[in-house]
Amino acid sequence: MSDHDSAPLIDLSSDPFSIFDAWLHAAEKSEPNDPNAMYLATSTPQGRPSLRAILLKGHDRHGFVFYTNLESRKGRELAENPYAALLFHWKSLRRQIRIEGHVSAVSAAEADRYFASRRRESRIGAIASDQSRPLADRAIYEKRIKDAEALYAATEPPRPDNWSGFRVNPALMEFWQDRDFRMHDRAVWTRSSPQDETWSVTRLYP
Ligand SMILES: Cc1cc2nc3c(=O)[nH]c(=O)nc-3n(C[C@H](O)[C@H](O)[C@H](O)COP(=O)(O)O)c2cc1C
Ligand SMILES: Cc1ncc(COP(=O)(O)O)c(C=O)c1O
Repeated sequence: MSDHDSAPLIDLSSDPFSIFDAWLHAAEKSEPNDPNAMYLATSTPQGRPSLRAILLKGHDRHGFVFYTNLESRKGRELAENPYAALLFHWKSLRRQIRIEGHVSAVSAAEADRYFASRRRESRIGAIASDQSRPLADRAIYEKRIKDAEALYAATEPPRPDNWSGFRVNPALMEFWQDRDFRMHDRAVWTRSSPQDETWSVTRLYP
């Protein structure tokens, strides 16, 4: 029996947000790079999925927050269909968490606060980037970066109107812990409405 196999099974009497906190905390202690990295799935109006990595920048009982360009592919897809799936996978911990739910915009004040906390260079980069749109030549982006640096040489670079955050309010949270021979431990929490404080929980076959 390996270490992760001797770990206790996921406790179905737990609150899913508490398990999330405990697993993220464990990842923060052991993952060398971006323990807050997750994958975000959105879909096109035709129902075709699209997927990319992003960083979790806040979470509480209201949901899971990330920041991006609103006119990026993901931003445009979320404007059309405000539902998303998130996936955390911590390879060395052999754990996975799936989250699904409705997506809403964070407030302007929340986005301003987060934007102001970023490194100046990252703020300039965001101002200069038409994220996900064609770039004919890298030199064009570099020129836009220089121009933004000059424009904001004496002031704080402001958050662009098209750069903000989204909050995924979970209707589903599934926890997966590897066990030997693919005999994994899975448990899923669901609720019918995002305001509902009561979750249904069930174990799933691996
Ligand atoms: C580990 C990692 C974290 C990332 N975090 C973000 C993020 O928080 N926000 C963001 O806009 N892009 C982030 N990116 C870049 C996205 O994966 C993606 O390339 C970009 O957002 C454009 O995606 P889209 O064209 O689907 O909108 C990250 C990439 C990696 C590999
Ligand atoms: C384009 C882009 N925007 C935003 C982020 C979020 O991270 P941070 O706000 O720490 O730069 C990332 C992280 O990789 C990113 O690549």
